[in-house]
Amino acid sequence: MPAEHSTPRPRIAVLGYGAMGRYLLPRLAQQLPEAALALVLRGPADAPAGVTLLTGAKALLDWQPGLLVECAGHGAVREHAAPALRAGIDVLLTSVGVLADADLRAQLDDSARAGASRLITVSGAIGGLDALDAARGAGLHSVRYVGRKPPLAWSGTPAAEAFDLAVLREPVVIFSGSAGESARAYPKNANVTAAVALAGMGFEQTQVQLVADPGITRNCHALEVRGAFGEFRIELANAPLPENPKTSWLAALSLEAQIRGYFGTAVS
Ligand SMILES: NC(=O)C1=CN([C@@H]2O[C@H](COP(=O)(O)OP(=O)(O)OC[C@H]3O[C@@H](n4cnc5c(N)ncnc54)[C@H](OP(=O)(O)O)[C@@H]3O)[C@@H](O)[C@H]2O)C=CC1
Ligand SMILES: O=C([O-])CC(=O)C(=O)O
Repeated sequence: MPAEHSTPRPRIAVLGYGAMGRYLLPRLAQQLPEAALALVLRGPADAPAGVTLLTGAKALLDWQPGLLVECAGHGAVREHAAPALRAGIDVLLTSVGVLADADLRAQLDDSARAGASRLITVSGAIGGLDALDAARGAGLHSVRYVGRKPPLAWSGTPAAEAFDLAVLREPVVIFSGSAGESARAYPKNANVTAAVALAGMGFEQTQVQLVADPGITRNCHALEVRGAFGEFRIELANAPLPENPKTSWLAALSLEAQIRGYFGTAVS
């Protein structure tokens, strides 16, 4: 009689329990009921029922997840991604902007090679990256991204030092420059610029403009691409997550969709 093979239970650790983590965890529990779920936090806290609480890097590595889902920010990526990859854990990155640091990118590539693991980035709050990636095969002439958010979504950023965001009456351009500069200067608001850079012309040649706009309530993203293939323009007007106006709901949905794809599960 042939030996019985049972599929091992997927083990997923979610790093960060802010706006995205709080949205994501119950959805994962619902959509992947067979998975063991853990939450990586910086300090002791109450974990949701059925979720293992892991505090710090050692606890994460000891728990041995197959997949680490990061939704915690650039600092958390710097702390956890390389050791996880080196330990053979695939890492799904939301804070893509941290990859504007070329040294870190190289370190993560090396770690993934050493651990035979994968670093996966989400499209997050933007779309059209598949078309951008395809178009670059024939050569790109220009990639321009414009991100507009309501003024208070830029609180705690360099824009808040330059402008009194609470009293803005007209849209103001708070940043013009490269994707690399924007991803470094706006780590909680411009991760999409890094995703665009990685799919297209890279961090230095991708042009970025960021706008604080008192006339909108959504996080708006526009991408204009020109190349030998022709040209396209895509625009999104994303509802923010209630717990964090900087973050689009679509970014959390993108993470969820990517996890479904990773495990080959259907939407439920
Ligand atoms: N690719 C994309 O399109 C987008 C990417 N993002 C990225 O996703 C990140 C998360 O977004 P969001 O959930 O809205 O942010 P929040 O600020 O709401 O939540 C982040 C959470 O992560 C926690 N955290 C920070 N560092 C660590 C760490 N080292 N270990 C464990 N937990 C940590 C924070 O804790 P504490 O509050 O104690 O600091 C906070 O609870 C953003 O910072 C941004 O980098 C966001 C939007 C779109
Ligand atoms: O969620 C968004 O609209 C975009 C965002 O914050 C980011 O790219 O970091």
